Amino acid sequence: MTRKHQTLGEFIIENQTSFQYSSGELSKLINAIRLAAKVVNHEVNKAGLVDVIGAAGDTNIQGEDQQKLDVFANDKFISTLTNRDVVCGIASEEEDSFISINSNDEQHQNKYVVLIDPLDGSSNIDVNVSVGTIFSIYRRITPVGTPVQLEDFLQPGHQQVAAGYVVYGTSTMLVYTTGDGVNGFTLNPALGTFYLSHPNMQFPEDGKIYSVNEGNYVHFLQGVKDYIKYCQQEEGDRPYTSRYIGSLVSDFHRNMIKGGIYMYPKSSVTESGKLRLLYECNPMAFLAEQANGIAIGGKTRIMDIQPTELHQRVPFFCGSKNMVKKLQEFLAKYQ
Ligand SMILES: O=P(O)(O)OC[C@H]1O[C@](O)(COP(=O)(O)O)[C@@H](O)[C@@H]1O
Ligand SMILES: [Mg+2]
Ligand SMILES: [Mg+2]
Repeated sequence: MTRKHQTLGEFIIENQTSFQYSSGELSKLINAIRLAAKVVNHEVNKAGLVDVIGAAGDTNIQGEDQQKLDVFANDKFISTLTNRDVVCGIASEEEDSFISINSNDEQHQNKYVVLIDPLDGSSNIDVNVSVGTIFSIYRRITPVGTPVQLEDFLQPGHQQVAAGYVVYGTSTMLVYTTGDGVNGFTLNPALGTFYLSHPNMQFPEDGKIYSVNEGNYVHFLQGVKDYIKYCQQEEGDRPYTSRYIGSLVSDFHRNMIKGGIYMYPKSSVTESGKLRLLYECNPMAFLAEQANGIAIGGKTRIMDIQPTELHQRVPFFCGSKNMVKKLQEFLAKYQ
């Protein structure tokens, strides 16, 4: 049951029973994510004042320079989830391999693994543009009480039991689904409490916003180029508006509220696109579908892709139903 402005804590408890595996374990896990998000939010908000601006000096397994806030957020989410004893394994965009949490200890009967992009939109940290955190939750498929295995993390997106993101923007919001619609909670910084502000979020079926890094246009496949040209044509309700923040979470959030399409295609320079299937595309796809949107990798529904590696990248197209369908028409011409 949703009541506007109920707290996240009340919402979690009141909706626990609508979750098919409800044992309270997932509620504890979402609460732990809420706690870590508040700690990271605190650091993000004072990014200019404290030493979390700039590169941390290391390169992650993606070959990217880790930002100090990437490392801070990664440590905070991993330590909070571990200390709260709510997961049996964690995989992070910032970690080479997955982390097993007490999973081979009979005492620890935790059933969930979490996959996380601790800080999304890293290129925007130093320039005070909104960034986020993305999380994806699965039930383990290997027996409880035994060490988690890679296969526990390489599950197709449609196996997710929950997914969500935190956007650290003009306000801080936690938006998530457990497969029963999408709800958004806004943090009241004075009270340190998240309140239900956006119940039952839905992508408008049509939109007028397209989000893509047009700087890569020359490298895109012809179908994508044609669709971008279609968005820019003077006809009917077009041209659409081009909006690209460069933080997936923020671009997705805006498009979900206003109607739009986000695209990170593969190109002659990024053979399989840039975004990570497990930490970015699957959770956003689960949210999109729960909010009446569509998420594809080209021909394939994102959540039907069988993952093969922890850090694999895929092309990603996501947003308002009729806009993604129109894009599919253009892509189909060249398939
Ligand atoms: O600068 P580009 O190539 O357009 O990429 C921007 C995209 O890369 C990302 O920053 C990748 O995420 P990370 O910041 O977590 O690495 C997305 O948030 C964003 O949509
Ligand atoms: Mg990211
Ligand atoms: Mg990241």
